[in-house]
Amino acid sequence: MAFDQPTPVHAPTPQGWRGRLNRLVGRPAFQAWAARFPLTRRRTRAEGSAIFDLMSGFVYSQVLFALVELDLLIRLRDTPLASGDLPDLPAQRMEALLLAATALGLMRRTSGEKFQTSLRGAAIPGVPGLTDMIRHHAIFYRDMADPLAVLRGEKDTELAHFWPYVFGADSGIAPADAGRYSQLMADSQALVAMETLTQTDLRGAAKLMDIGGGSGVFLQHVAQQYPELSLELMDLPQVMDAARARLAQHGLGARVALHPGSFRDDAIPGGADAMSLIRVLYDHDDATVDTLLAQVFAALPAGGRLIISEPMAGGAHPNRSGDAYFAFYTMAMRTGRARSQAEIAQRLTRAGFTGIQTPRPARAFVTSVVTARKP
Ligand SMILES: CC(C)=CCC/C(C)=C/CC/C(C)=C/C=C/C(C)=C/C=C/C=C(C)/C=C/C=C(C)/C=C/C=C(C)/C=C/CC(C)(C)O
Ligand SMILES: C[S@@+](CC[C@H](N)C(=O)[O-])C[C@H]1O[C@@H](n2cnc3c(N)ncnc32)[C@H](O)[C@@H]1O
Repeated sequence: MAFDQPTPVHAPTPQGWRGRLNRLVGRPAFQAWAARFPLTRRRTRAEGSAIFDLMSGFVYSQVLFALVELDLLIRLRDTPLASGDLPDLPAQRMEALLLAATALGLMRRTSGEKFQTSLRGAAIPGVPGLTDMIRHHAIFYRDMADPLAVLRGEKDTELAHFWPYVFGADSGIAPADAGRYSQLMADSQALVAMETLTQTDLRGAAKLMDIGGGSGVFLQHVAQQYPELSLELMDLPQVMDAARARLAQHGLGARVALHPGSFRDDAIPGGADAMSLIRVLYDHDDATVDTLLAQVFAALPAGGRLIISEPMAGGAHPNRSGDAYFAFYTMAMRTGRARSQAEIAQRLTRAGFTGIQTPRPARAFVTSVVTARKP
């Protein structure tokens, strides 16, 4: 299957100096020359190494996956151990895993032939939700085993089943499934909330409605930073139990009003002068996004504000997290799309919003933000 590739189509003559240069660097003889010539040697080595990393990235990811599955980042955090001290695998195989992890900067080797988690490795379990995200990549990984099928949209992807809620309020999700999704979403929300709140300003707002607010983690963070703000959460009825439980557990049961409902079928309740859509738009197709933005516009009073925060594509400057990871992730989910700040700004303008701001993301792999006002 993988080997019967279509024959590449070459233009009879390359277009412009770029085309000529591309042809040149694609010639083995030029590569051999450039690897020796003093002025091109360094760049040639760097390109070779970058190409090797792209080619082997899936192996690196799986080394990280094995470390997380065996909990080695934590087990080797405080005290160095030798591979023979870790009975999970035959000593030689454990040594191989730990050497690979060392090569990837996740472990360090001590003088006594032992291994200890590196600073980078030690940070990973401390990033909220990251180890569970890495574990759930087993699903995404199986989908990505056939990237062309994902691109053609012809694969019944596993991710589409893992996040079944996106198919709408009438999809009959079992509460257990809704709970499983809510926990992973909630764990991974902490960084997004922190990043969003550093890039936005809710001073002067009286009431915030978080649409698609999940179990309320974003509102928990908002509540701390804005003690005077009234808070409301709208999400599908299936998610309400998880939201009620979390908010009560954090003493916010009375402060946050819950609105069960679907923004596909129900009107967004009015009364809030600020609304947020955190990691919501990228789950949905363009038509749903446009209808949702129009609904939000209608529900806000004049001067009301909207905050949108989610991982975004780079637009004119494609980035790895948005244009590679999240673009393929949402493609495998088969319902939405990672959009750029510029595209979201355009859709907001079409919906009637003004004062649109697209602050430069500090950590695009966590989230990017777009804010707007109703005139
Ligand atoms: C004091 C001395 C001597 C040294 C100290 C040196 C020092 C300061 C070292 C730094 C160590 C440190 C503190 C590191 C911190 C690192 C952090 C905070 C890293 C954070 C990384 C976050 C990552 C990689 C986040 C990834 C998020 C992902 C993959 C999210 C995926 C979300 C998905 C798939 C959501 C899907 C939802 C859906 C369904 C599409 O809607
Ligand atoms: C990716 S989650 C994000 C949750 C939360 N905002 C966060 O960032 O952790 C998307 C949320 O949108 C909600 N959602 C999906 N379709 C919806 C709909 N039609 N009406 C209301 N909420 C919906 C989901 O239930 C889910 O909680």
